[in-house]
Amino acid sequence: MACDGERSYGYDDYKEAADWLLDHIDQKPRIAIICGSGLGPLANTLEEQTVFPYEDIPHFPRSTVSGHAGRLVFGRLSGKACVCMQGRFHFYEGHSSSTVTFPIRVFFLLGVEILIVTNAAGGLNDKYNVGDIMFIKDHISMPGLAGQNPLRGPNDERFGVRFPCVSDAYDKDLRNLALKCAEDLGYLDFIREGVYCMVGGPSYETIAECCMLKALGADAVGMSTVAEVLVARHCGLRVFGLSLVTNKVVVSYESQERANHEEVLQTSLLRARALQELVTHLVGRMA
Ligand SMILES: O=P(O)(O)O[C@H]1O[C@H](CO)[C@@H](O)[C@H]1O
Ligand SMILES: Nc1nc2[nH]cnc2c(=O)[nH]1
Repeated sequence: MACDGERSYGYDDYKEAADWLLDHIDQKPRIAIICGSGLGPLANTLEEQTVFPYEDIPHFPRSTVSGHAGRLVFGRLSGKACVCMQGRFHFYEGHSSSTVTFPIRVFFLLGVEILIVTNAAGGLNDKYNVGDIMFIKDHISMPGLAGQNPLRGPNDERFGVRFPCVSDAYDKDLRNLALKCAEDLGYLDFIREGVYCMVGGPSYETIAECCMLKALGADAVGMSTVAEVLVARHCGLRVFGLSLVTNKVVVSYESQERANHEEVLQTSLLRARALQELVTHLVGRMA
């Protein structure tokens, strides 16, 4: 697919996609879930599924990354109407920030109120282990700090205000609820709470960059999520985010370890079940 780095969308594009979906589904979802790298199996647990390949939905972008199937799955999780993105979009694929976040505004127009974002990430925090699940309490956006904010450009008040506050981007009540679910499931040994740092990718970090991100206060690093969260908060969605620590970043010049996407997908498989249980319980306990 050609690089669409300059592509932007107007209100009518989001509306057209949302109206097309509303014509094809029985029930409006209140909760949207984005499945990170290798975390797509989460969507398979939905009951009474209706599935749309991205290419069938008007204006919807295409997935190009392995571990991102490229399907929108509607169905029920713990009895609640949900929509799952089995595959997300990244800047490093050549997409504009409008394309990366296109589905979020479509979800908003569908009536979604809560967004659950998941991702695969490299562990920066020394105390983290591969397989840990980090509840995201905050983020650092390296592209955002350099001007690549998805809300850059004319503001459409139908979605939100010009200057949104994001000091509460990750909903504390949802995080506390998720913590209770993790406790009930006996998962507390591998649950963490920390700061996710977004980088542009697609190359993984150099050793010097990892040391810098650690010093800045980041606990995990990845190449997604932040743009989706900013656009979701802009239009008033509540957000719960989690990172699966699929690998530990390399911080020593003596290390023989090398970050690679195969390891990321492998670790996702190992924790797929726990992650599914956690999200299913969380959705079930949402008011
Ligand atoms: O953030 P998700 O989509 O889970 O994927 C993460 O894993 C990939 C790198 O292995 C990158 O896409 C990174 O962002
Ligand atoms: N940038 C980045 N993204 C990841 N996704 C999964 N692991 C990593 C990592 O180590 N670095």
